Amino acid sequence: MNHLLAAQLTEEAFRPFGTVSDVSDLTGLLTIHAAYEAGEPASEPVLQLVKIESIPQPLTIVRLEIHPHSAQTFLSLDMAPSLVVVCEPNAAGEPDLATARAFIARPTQVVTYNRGVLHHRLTPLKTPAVFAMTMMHSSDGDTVVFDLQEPIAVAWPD
Ligand SMILES: NC(=O)N[C@@H](O)C(=O)O
Ligand code: NI
Repeated sequence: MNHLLAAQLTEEAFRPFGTVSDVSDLTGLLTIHAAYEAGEPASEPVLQLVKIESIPQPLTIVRLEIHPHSAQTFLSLDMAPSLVVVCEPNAAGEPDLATARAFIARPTQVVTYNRGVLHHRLTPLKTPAVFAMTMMHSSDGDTVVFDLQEPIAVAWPD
């Protein structure tokens, strides 16, 4: 079993994987240009509301996913923090677990995964929780899932 200790999410640390827009220090308007970065097959803007009733404890990561054609953004609607797990691909395009990183996103942090970034599905740390998700939908398969050869146990500081 691999182990990961989650760190507080920062714009800088997440930059290789996407963008973090913190509304706690927002003044006026912020346009998240990266939110709809998409390739040819992704042509339909989607805004989904998703309610997650509970997450399994202890938290173990057994699969990661990518959206090959579109960036993906999550916005907490009821002040739930969430776990963000990302990693780089190896030469074969599969998760390189040596590069896996775990972060805790504050509810005021809007997280946008760049197109094609390996990530764990939305994982609130307080449930039930409601999030908005937006991306460009493509009818020829938005999501490629990778089952991990070895699960990752994730912990976070109290
Ligand atoms: N709603 C949805 O598709 N979610 C996943 O892609 C995810 O990253 O949670
Ligand atoms: Ni996703």
